[in-house]
Amino acid sequence: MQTLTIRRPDDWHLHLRDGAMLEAVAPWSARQFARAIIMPNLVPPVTSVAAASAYRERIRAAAGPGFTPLMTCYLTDDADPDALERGHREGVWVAAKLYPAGATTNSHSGVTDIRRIAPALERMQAIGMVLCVHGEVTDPEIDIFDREAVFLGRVLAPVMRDFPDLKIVLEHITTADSAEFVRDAGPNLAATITPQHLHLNRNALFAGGLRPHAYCLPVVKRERHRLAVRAAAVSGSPKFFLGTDSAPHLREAKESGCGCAGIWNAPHALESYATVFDEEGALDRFEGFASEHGPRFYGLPLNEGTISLERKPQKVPGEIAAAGSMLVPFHAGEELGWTLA
Ligand SMILES: NC(=O)N[C@@H](CC(=O)O)C(=O)O
Ligand SMILES: [Zn+2]
Ligand SMILES: [Zn+2]
Repeated sequence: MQTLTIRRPDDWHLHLRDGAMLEAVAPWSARQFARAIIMPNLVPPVTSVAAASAYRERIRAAAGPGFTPLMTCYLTDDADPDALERGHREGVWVAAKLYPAGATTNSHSGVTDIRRIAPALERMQAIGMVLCVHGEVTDPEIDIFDREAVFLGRVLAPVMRDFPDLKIVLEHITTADSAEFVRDAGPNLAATITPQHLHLNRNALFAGGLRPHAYCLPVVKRERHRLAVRAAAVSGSPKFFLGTDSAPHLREAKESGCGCAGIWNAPHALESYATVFDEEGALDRFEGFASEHGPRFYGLPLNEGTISLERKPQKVPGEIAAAGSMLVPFHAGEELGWTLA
């Protein structure tokens, strides 16, 4: 197969930031994806309906026509069920996002104890609003490579038991444990998968030296986990779909004594995923993963129109100018076998 044409895809987990960074990064997503679930971990976080609508307008302006931002509410300990319901009914909020406090970038205002947001979860279950989850415990006693696996039993399973009709997306899964957990759960649990967790194992963090551009959260895991996540992505199961977790941080913030977590994969996201499906002999399942499973889970219509990829090598630039500085894209300096037509 030399050309791969699929229904226009969506990105079910995307960080666009704000201001000059938003202006620089949004067009990269808009050229590939029709819609994206927009992460609310700005500073300050997007917790109100008014802030979310205003942010949505800024995104529309930066991305241009033909791109629909799907907004999420950043859950805090005092999340208000009535405000959630109002934002959802008004069509502003498609989902709400659970960041365990301290788990990742800009999560300090997140939830300190899942029991505190029981009223919010109850309401979301009642109105059919999706819960997106950064699935890692923050307990410093737990090894960072185990935080996702421990989250499944400590937090996710109890939430699913207490709110059996709540639709949950376990985002950016990185482990065999999560792939199995999601596969074996009922239809209300799904997962997104990033390109980096399909391409990298934890050796990438230390390949010839410390590699800040391979650092994101949840941190990349052992090879056996990468293989399990790959198998889930290409399995054809409707429970697994595309979510890039593209998370831009300027070069100097990544290459630092305390480098930020996040990989900016937006420029070549689709080509990066296509490479994986090609390697796995699963190009026939790519459209489901990229364009069908996500909208079906969220109860949204499939996109009209198509996008094509060609089997044509391209070199990924080492850096791209943004917001008065530079961003280093995922796969910087490498060759990818597929190119957006
Ligand atoms: N994935 C990351 O490493 N970073 C994300 C936050 C997140 O999705 O956890 C970011 O906002 O930079
Ligand atoms: Zn996250
Ligand atoms: Zn993210």
